[in-house]
Amino acid sequence: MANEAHFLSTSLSFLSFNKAVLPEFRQSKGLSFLVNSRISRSKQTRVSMEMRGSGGPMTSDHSAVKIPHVLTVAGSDSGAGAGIQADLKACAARGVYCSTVITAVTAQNTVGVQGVNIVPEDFVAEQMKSVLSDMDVDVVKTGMLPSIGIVKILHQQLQVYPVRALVVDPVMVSTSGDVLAGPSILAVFREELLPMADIVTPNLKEASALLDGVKINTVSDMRSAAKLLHDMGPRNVLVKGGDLPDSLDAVDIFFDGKNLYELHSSRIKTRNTHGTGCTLASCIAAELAKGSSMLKAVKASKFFVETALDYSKDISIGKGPQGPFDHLMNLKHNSGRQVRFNPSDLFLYAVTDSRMNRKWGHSISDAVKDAVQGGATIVQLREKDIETGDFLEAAKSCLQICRSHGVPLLINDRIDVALASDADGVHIGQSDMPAHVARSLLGPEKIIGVSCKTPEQAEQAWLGGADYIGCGGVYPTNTKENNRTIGLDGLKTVCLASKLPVVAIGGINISNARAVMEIGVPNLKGIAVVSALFDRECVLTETRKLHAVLTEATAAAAAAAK
Ligand SMILES: Cc1ncc(COP(=O)(O)OP(=O)(O)O)c(N)n1
Ligand SMILES: Cc1ncsc1CCOP(=O)(O)O
Ligand SMILES: [Mg+2]
Repeated sequence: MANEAHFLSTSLSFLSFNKAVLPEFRQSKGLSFLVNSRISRSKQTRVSMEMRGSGGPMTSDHSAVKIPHVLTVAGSDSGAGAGIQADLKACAARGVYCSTVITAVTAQNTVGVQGVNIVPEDFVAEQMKSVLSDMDVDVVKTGMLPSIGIVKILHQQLQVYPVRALVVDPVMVSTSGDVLAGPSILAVFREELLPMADIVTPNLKEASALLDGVKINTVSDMRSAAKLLHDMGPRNVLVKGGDLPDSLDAVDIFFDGKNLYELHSSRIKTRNTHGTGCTLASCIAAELAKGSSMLKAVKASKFFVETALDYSKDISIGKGPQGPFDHLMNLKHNSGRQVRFNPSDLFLYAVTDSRMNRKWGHSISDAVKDAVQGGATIVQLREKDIETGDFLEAAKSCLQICRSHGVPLLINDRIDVALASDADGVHIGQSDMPAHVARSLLGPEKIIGVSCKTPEQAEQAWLGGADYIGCGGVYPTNTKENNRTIGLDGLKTVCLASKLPVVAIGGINISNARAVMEIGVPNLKGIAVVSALFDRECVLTETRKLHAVLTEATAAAAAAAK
């Protein structure tokens, strides 16, 4: 407590901060930084004056292309796994420009944090003003905000230079357990920072600290915490469950003030998790800067982190317990392809059918709206008997519905309709054009699914650049004529033969969905259904029921795997 009061009263004093928060830190490092910071500051002032004197302000070029821009206000990590360095890499990986305001310089590696120097508050303000007054910043993301004064500066600057969104990662403790912002910061976080935020992304410890030490040990506790944090003013809350005990998946809770979403991704077994929180928040900021909805930004970011961890799980940097990961894995592993597709979106895959919609008097867009509201995680428009113009109109209106729920929309067979509507991708069959031709037409970012009944077809799909396989018919179906049934064995054979994620299709409904999910292969990610959702009077109710069955089946499978 004495240390805490000391920290408060001397937030500008490097030496006192180091004593209070990081007792093991050597004072001489603080002194050398103080001197350097003054030198660089006077140089900086001279440079700006020279620029002003040599030709006046640059005029803007109206033909110039605007690049989405994130400003990160955070601390530097000398090990470059977290902080400003992670933010720069995350934004680069997501194709977004990133400027930086450095709030503190940490001496840090894979063992832990050896020292912290807070940048003087007036110089934090100066950096912020330099960037915000000149560059067209779309989104501000905050990380380490180590003093009350720095939070207040951020507040003031955002009044003067408003941006489209503020993403707050309420950094308090590093992955190694070192304190990066003391408890004295909590009041200003609650009173000034959270009410400004469009999203706040605490981990379990941070959520607990913001909520006066409330215990968060289960997913149900996370749900309550998300609601309580939302009451403090942020528009959206993402409580990250990475540290949740006894959890096979990485479960996060997203709350937008209306709906609670439980977002699952695979828990990657690796020591290289240092910087995941900074990366996730920067990635959300980058996606928002590109124009995504909040839910879509969160889902894309979670998937990006999961993929980066998976690619980096075996790399070895440093000798400590927690290593950095490779943000730019795309450059090496994916020939520059942006990772857009999240295999967990295949969980409940709704495939429309115009004949069924007509039978029940549903419009395509009403049917799709009910399906996504009921929990469908991806939608395919499979409209075999409508005019091209009507298909395009339907695709555009369904795209709006799906985007507002963060659910991808695919078009069956018709690459032209997918391109014209800017849908998220296509599903193609064995009698359509080959996957590699579709890929060259659609470019690297669109999702491509391919129907496969055999390991050979699955191999072709993989080589052609497909993102997933639709495998079936698993059971006999009336929806698709002359479709050979391959059974659960055929499904398992294709899954085992391929690296791609697989969705099962054909005659699947509430009574057999569990048996499908229980075949026990990790790349079977979900079921695709037509009649079980759309050949029904109430699409919303049927989707909810099927979603509940799938959730139960996956929980049971996870428990059995323990
Ligand atoms: C997810 C999914 N899997 C398989 C199919 C079938 O596609 P295809 O073989 O091209 O047959 P049609 O659907 O076009 O009749 C699918 N549509 N979706
Ligand atoms: C499109 C398709 N492809 C393989 S089976 C099938 C039809 C699935 O429809 P249902 O879910 O009604 O059996
Ligand atoms: Mg087809």
